[in-house]
Amino acid sequence: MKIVVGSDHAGFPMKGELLAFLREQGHDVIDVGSYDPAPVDFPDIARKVAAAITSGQAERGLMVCGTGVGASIGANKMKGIRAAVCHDVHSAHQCVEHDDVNVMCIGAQIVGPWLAKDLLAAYLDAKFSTAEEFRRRVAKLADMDAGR
Ligand SMILES: O=C(CO)[C@H](O)[C@H](O)[C@H](O)COP(=O)(O)O
Repeated sequence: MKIVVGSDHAGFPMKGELLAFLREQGHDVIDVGSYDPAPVDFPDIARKVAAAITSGQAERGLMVCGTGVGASIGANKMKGIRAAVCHDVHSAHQCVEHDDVNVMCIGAQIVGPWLAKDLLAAYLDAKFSTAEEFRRRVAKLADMDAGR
């Protein structure tokens, strides 16, 4: 799968581990930074992650910041993005199956690298359900997105 990955300074070390994990799994990865531990503002990275998805360069996105919270707020400000912080494996797959999430956000100060890899595997393995209620709800989200 084509995956875009971004982090701020707080997520930078974990991003490196997750990039290696994704490549080991055979995914095609776009790294939009940050590229060093210097402080960087998560909204700037969220814009790049979102642009890769909305342009069709990537199918799914991953963002890592300190808590995952800023990353998810930033990504959700961008049209076409449904971002969620996931720190448990159930949410990591259900967010795709029910809500068609296209950017998962992880907090490097909240979870360790092993759980982060399990979250990522669950997220990437999941597919959006064909059930009518989930399609209807995501269509309503798209209407809300189009109307702002
Ligand atoms: O978690 C974050 C935003 O939700 C960020 O990654 C930062 O860790 C947080 O904002 C703290 O900022 P700082 O510049 O690292 O002190």
